[in-house]
Amino acid sequence: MSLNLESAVVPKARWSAWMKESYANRAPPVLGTVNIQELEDRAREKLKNREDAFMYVCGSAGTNSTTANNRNEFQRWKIIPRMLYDATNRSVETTIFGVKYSSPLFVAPVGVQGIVHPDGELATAGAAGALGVPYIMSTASTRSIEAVGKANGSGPRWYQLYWPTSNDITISILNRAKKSGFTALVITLDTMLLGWRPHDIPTSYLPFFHGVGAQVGLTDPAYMAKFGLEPYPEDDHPPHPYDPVRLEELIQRGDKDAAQRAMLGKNWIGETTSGTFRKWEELAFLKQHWDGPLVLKGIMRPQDAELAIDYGVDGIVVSNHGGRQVDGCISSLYALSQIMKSPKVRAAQASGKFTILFDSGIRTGSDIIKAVALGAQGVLYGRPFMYALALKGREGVEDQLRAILADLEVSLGLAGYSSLDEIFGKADEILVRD
Ligand SMILES: Cc1cc2nc3c(=O)[nH]c(=O)nc-3n(C[C@H](O)[C@H](O)[C@H](O)COP(=O)(O)O)c2cc1C
Ligand SMILES: O=C(O)C(=O)c1ccccc1
Repeated sequence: MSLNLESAVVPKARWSAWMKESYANRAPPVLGTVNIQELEDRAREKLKNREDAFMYVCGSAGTNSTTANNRNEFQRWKIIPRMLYDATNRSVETTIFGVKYSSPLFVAPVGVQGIVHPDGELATAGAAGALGVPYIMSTASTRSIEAVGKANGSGPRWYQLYWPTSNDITISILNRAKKSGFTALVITLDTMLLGWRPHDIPTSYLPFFHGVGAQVGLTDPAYMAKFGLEPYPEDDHPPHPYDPVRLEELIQRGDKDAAQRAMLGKNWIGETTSGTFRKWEELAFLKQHWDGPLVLKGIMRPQDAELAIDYGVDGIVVSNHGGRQVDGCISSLYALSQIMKSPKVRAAQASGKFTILFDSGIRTGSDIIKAVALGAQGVLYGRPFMYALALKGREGVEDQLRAILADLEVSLGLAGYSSLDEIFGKADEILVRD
């Protein structure tokens, strides 16, 4: 038998190819690490002159207890591998709303990406698009809907709505998202107020107040009409997202555009995340103005998941917003396990009419396996991609997404499974909790 060196490095499965190539070519990942703690430490170091921006991303509500709970619950659940099952040809493909994706991973809607890297959302949407990982765009983006849609190219994309107080602005945003190729709408329910975040209070750091994270508003005709202004062009972005002090200086010096951006930014937070508490009945309005699937993000209780079914929405994201909203909250993974105990939820999911996604605390491939075994069809990934963005822009994000997906595919195979279908909803067989 001849030794075929070529085949030793040619992968059978798609995502782990990245790892094998990296070994074969002795080329470390562009981030220099696949270790999440190291990634966070390096991002902190890189942003050392912008501790406020780093803390905005990394930080959580109150005493960080919810974020700690999120991780603890993942530690408590453990995978039990099985042996002598063929997992040579592995796939982590997943079908959601009738679309087949090459993995269950989504880029979570994370606002103000421009505070960690000047390319902001263009870099992350570009990276996700290149890999076919669905990108969920935040209403608090530092780039317009149109610009993010273009950067994402032919990649799959969903739009996350912070529900504006004014209906005409909501309708305008939904129309723009449809036109720019966003296919599903994610309505975030847990941020009718921003959480109590002690680390941001001494520095009074809130990006919106510096005109940062309001590009969806600044480029929106309905929002700008309220001030008798024309919308900014679709490629607009905050001129100094790294340096809010500079904006203040410009305002002091009488710079009209700077003053206008600050004013529009402050009003945008009022329009989107400042105190409008909605009710279940009001979802009908969004259904009326959106053609595609509607997903509620921030569901933590079985009763709320059941109400979501009653109100005819297409799916939920079980999430506590990465622990950034309610301190002392149950972990998101525990919430998922409880929600999946509801016979009504299980029946709706099995019928294909109700999709269950998950986020808050996903860091590794094993975490994805645990969430899928507990009943999640897809998972959203938050802070880690922001650290990768801070370090290396688009290239860094691509690297980081590939890394977690390679980890998933390898860990799935080693656990004795070749597809996610084999583990989906099978927590009783595959996992144990202590
Ligand atoms: C800096 C930052 C900004 C966020 N902005 C939004 C947002 O605009 N809309 C939203 O629905 N969720 C937002 N989230 C929450 C994420 O979508 C997601 O729920 C959370 O980050 C998942 O937890 P993880 O960071 O532990 O992965 C944000 C999270 C972070 C860290
Ligand atoms: O900080 C957040 O968690 C968040 O959701 C948000 C909300 C408004 C603007 C930027 C981020």
